[in-house]
Order: sequence, then structure tokens, then C-alpha cells
Amino acid sequence: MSSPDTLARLEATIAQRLGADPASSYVAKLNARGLGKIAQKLGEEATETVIAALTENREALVGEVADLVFHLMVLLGAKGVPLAEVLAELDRREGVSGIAEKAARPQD
Ligand SMILES: N=c1c2ncn([C@@H]3O[C@H](COP(=O)(O)OP(=O)(O)OP(=O)(O)O)[C@@H](O)[C@H]3O)c2ncn1[C@@H]1O[C@H](COP(=O)(O)O)[C@@H](O)[C@H]1O
Repeated sequence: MSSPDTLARLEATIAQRLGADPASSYVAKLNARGLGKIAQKLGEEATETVIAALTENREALVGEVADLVFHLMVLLGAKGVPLAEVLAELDRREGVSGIAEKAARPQD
């Protein structure tokens, strides 16, 4: 079942699989090929997401975004960056951003 815990579960699974047998795990296989390969896959999935957004249906877009998020999570795992660190950065921006709020306070 999907929930806000979905990404946390995926993060834990990826951390567990990074060092697994590449013959039995896609994450391990990708990691064994190096950071360059992981980054390349992320770039490919980003491109496929853009194409799906512009030319394909909703179902295809959802599939491509899932591929993109998954490969982004593999990259973060391989770099040892916890998802919580990214979420904390988004929380920080929530506090400092807001074009509409700034427009309402032009003196800032
Ligand atoms: N969410 C995913 C997920 N999304 C996509 N993929 C795989 O990503 C690969 C992308 O396919 P591509 O055709 O782009 O790439 P490829 O043919 O493998 O080869 P290259 O292009 O890299 O040469 C496919 O093999 C998909 O199965 C995923 N593999 C795993 N997961 C999650 O990761 C967990 C751990 O997976 P394992 O590491 O395989 O145990 C799983 O339980 C899932 O939750």
C-alpha cells in the first residue's frame, strides 16, 4: 500500500541491496557498475519523463516518474545521502520561499 512511508521503505530496501549479489538484485547490479552508470540511468529516466509528459498518456507518465524517483533514490543511496536530508532542505525552503507571500510584503 502506498503512503508517505513508501519512499522510506524503498530507501531501506535500496540500502540493503546496494552491496548484495548483482546477479540477484538490480540495485546491486547498478551499484556495481559505478556512480557514473547510476547517474546516466537517472538522466535517461529524466529524459523519458519529459517525453512522457509531452507526448504520452497519464499512465505512461506515472510509470516514467516511478522509474525516475527510483533511480534518484538509488543515486542518493550510493552517495550516502539520507532522504531525510533532502526533505529537511525542502522544509527549509518552505520557510524562506513563497513568491505570493513576498509579493504581499514588497518591503521585504
Ligand atoms: N522500483 C524499482 C524499480 N523500478 C525500475 N526497476 C528496474 O530498473 C530497470 C530499468 O530498466 P532499463 O531497461 O532502463 O535498464 P536495463 O535494461 O536493466 O539495463 P541498462 O540500461 O542499465 O543497461 C529494470 O530492470 C527495472 O526492473 C526497479 N528495480 C527495483 N525497484 C525497487 O527496488 C527494490 C530492490 O530491487 P532489487 O535490487 O532488484 O532487489 C525492489 O523491491 C523494488 O521496490
